[in-house]
Amino acid sequence: MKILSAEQVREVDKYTIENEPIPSIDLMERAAHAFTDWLISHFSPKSKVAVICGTGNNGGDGLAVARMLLGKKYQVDTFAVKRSNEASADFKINEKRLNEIKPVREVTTEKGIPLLEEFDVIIDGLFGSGLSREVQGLHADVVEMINKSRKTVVSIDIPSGLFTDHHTFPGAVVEADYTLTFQVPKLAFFFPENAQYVGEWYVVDIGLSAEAIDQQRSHYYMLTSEMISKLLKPRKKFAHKGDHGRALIMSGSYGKMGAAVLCARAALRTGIGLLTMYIPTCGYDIIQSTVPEAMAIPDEGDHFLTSYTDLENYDAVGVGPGIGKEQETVYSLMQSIQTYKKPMVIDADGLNIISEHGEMLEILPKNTIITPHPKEFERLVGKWSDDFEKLALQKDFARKHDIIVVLKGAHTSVALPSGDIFFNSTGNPGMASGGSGDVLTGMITSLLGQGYIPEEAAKIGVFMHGLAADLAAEVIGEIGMVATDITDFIPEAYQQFK
Ligand SMILES: NC(=O)C1=CN([C@@H]2O[C@H](COP(=O)(O)OP(=O)(O)OC[C@H]3O[C@@H](n4cnc5c(N)ncnc54)[C@H](OP(=O)(O)O)[C@@H]3O)[C@@H](O)[C@H]2O)[C@H](O)CC1
Ligand SMILES: [K+]
Repeated sequence: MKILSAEQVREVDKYTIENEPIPSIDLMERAAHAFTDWLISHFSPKSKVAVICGTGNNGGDGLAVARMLLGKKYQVDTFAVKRSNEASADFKINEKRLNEIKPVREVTTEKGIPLLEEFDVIIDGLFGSGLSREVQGLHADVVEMINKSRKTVVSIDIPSGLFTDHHTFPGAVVEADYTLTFQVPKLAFFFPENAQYVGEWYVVDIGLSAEAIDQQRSHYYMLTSEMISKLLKPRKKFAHKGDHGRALIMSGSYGKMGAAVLCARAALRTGIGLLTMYIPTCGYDIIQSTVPEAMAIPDEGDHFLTSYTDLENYDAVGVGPGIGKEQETVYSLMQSIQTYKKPMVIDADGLNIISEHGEMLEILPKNTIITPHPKEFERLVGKWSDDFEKLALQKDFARKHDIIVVLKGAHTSVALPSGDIFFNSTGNPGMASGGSGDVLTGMITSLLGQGYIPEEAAKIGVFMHGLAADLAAEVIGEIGMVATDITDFIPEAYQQFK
């Protein structure tokens, strides 16, 4: 699913109005209906609802929503924050329509700001995609009242005060519990720095022209199950283990063999035909007894990797989880990068080593997939001041080194050398514990070994990893979830695509 900027949404909006064709007031009605439908399925008609409107089209949506909720017998009070008589044409039409049913209360001074304590739900229609500057004065006071109210806040399209296409400095921004955004996701929603404003967010379809969306050029996408299902290859009836690839994973050190075990199990659960684990001697018995499906080649080093093995016969090589940063391990990594000519998967200490030995970046096989978490990424590229800058760094790094950068986080993002970025839509906070990254490395290596091209392996791996965790959370919740649970639910994640 494409992610579009505010400007692009305006163009798609215009195209839809002209070509469907549909009068803009009817398009607003459609948006308001989609929003109201969600609302009535989540809040009972006993809820007391305050709708807070600006005087642009976001406010117009708010007025239409208020009218629709009144029609469904909700108790609704509507407030329009006005600093002048200027308002959009569709706002004015909806104001007239609503006034005929229940008058809109005007807020023109600070004193006129309503007490929100008496309401259960607050609908935020102050500003949407037309926000052009920081929110100040009366509007800022209203935002502060909304945030102080501690009531359930649902934002229309975008939390008021949040810029979707560049960094928003802390200030007057609505902190929504839910944001229902129209037609396409907005870039700012994917960043940790905006989580407190956006809350849980959903995309609602308001029937904007699919053709117009197709025509918009965007580097940003959200991974959806539709996209993943198109990538997955079914298994052939007469397939044998040799058809599903051979992968080798270099992983583990003394005290960190768990990383290797998790990685191995995840690779197997993701469907690799034959898996070999290259591990230090101390990990030999551990791997052989905990992952009997995998073969094991012990390195000469007892506690950590010191060398490498013949990599040529493997369809995919993953390296990094739990390997540590000993000098001999640096050599081991360097040698494998130099000898293996196909794309690799590099994670964790593999990346920490690379950040201390920049020369390795220059020799990474093209389309190698690296999977840093933010701290590892910082070691590679330096600090950033906000999440938009982080995204730019990720994009540049992928382009410059011709690699795929999978930056882990609440919406893990996959940056391709082409400049395209795919944000994940699966996953939950239960994954924020030791070992989930090792699982991802195993999964992506497995997919690469099965013949998926690196871009596909990264996208499928990231999506399935989050989906497995979501399925695990449904059964055991988020708090007690551990990395092994994610691995155990990988088969169920695949079942969703049967
Ligand atoms: N295609 C769709 O998705 C549809 C979206 N709809 C809804 O429309 C809004 C966008 O409406 P728009 O009128 O363009 O913009 P806003 O409602 O956000 O507000 C614009 C007005 O607010 C003024 N403004 C902007 N920033 C500030 C500020 N910081 N303080 C005070 N006033 C501000 C702005 O003034 P300018 O000086 O910048 O011109 C405008 O007067 C979208 O989000 C959806 O909710 C449609 O209803 C359906 C189709
Ligand atoms: K809003």
